[in-house]
Amino acid sequence: MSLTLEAVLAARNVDVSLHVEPGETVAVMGPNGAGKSSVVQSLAGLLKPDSGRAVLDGTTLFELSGAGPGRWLPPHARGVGVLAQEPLLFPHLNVLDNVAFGPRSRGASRRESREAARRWLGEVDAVELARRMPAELSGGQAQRVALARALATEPSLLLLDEPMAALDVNSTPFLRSLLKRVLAGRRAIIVTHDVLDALMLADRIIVMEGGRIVESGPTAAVLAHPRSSFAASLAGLNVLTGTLSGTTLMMSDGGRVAGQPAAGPGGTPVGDGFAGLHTQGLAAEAPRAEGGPEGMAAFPPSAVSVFLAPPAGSPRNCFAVVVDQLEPQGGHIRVRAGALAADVSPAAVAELGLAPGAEVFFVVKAAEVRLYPA
Ligand SMILES: Nc1ncnc2c1ncn2[C@@H]1O[C@H](COP(=O)(O)OP(=O)(O)OP(=O)(O)O)[C@@H](O)[C@H]1O
Repeated sequence: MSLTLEAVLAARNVDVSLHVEPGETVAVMGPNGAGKSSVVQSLAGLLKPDSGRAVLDGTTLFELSGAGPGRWLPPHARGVGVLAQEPLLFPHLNVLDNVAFGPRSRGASRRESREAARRWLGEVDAVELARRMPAELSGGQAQRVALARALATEPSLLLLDEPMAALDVNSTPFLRSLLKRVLAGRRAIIVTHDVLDALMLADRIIVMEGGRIVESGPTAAVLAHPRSSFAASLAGLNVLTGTLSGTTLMMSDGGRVAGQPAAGPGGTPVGDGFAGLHTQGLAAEAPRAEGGPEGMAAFPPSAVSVFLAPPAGSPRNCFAVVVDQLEPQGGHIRVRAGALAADVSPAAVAELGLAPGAEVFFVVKAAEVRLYPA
């Protein structure tokens, strides 16, 4: 019981082979034109590879050799649900009937399919939208309904192709935490440009470059030790995990990190000071503390100052660390210490006498730290 895909699309220079277990969520990342959408569309039945084979839990989705017609299951017969950038709801059906469409076309009665639709709308916190028409929904609401519609077919595989790319920044955190809940224990492939999505939603990351898979592994591990240039470009964001309590993340080692809640379900986003961060990023995973909702604190290395002694009476976050290594990065030096990284000027490195083994303090203001529900 697993998903296997081998596909060659010559005109797009795509040649991939991948495997996804039941219950596993995989994030696919890579630069523009790397072939991420081609992979998803081949699995969805929207794009026919030149050759290859895909098998989902024993069902052959396609088997193409280049010679002869091969086998090709149409999209609706694949047991695959798709959530794209745009919600693509049927404009003439209300929300309930949009979601009921899948079960209905699979043979459920009108009553059964509407009951199922109500249940799935509940899963995405959208029951109150049931009677609205798609034109009466915000972008975020429409995307939640589209997610319910995809789930209502009870797919063996859920494909999400940049599901948050078309949303305004205020709707993104809500959908992200909803996806976190919905994707838990579900087999899914999510294409994303945002490393936070990979960290929060996926068990594993696949990095594509030039139509090939160049790297794959647990997200935090790939980001901590990137081998591809793309993963290296993501590496840098400091991410700590723990449990959330208001504006504080409690880590399992007793440490506390004060920050700004990015948003939660029903919460108020605190603007977009974080935009662009996802193009940096070092992943650092701390064990989780008990109690409270799970969460993450994220901040860029550029927000971290390095001190030889803890700043007295400062309300800022302070981490006692031992420097592992120094790496030149552009015009600054990245100081790595355990799971954390700080970017400082070459002059500061000299002034502080930074070298591997130095015991120093990494300090970051609460205003620079974004807290996310995990
Ligand atoms: N409709 C098309 N016809 C022909 N070639 C295409 C088509 N769409 C994409 N390509 C090419 O196929 C390759 C893979 O594109 P694909 O859209 O799968 O990449 P991607 O990783 O999803 O990119 P992005 O992040 O920009 O969406 C690229 O070289 C692209 O130019």
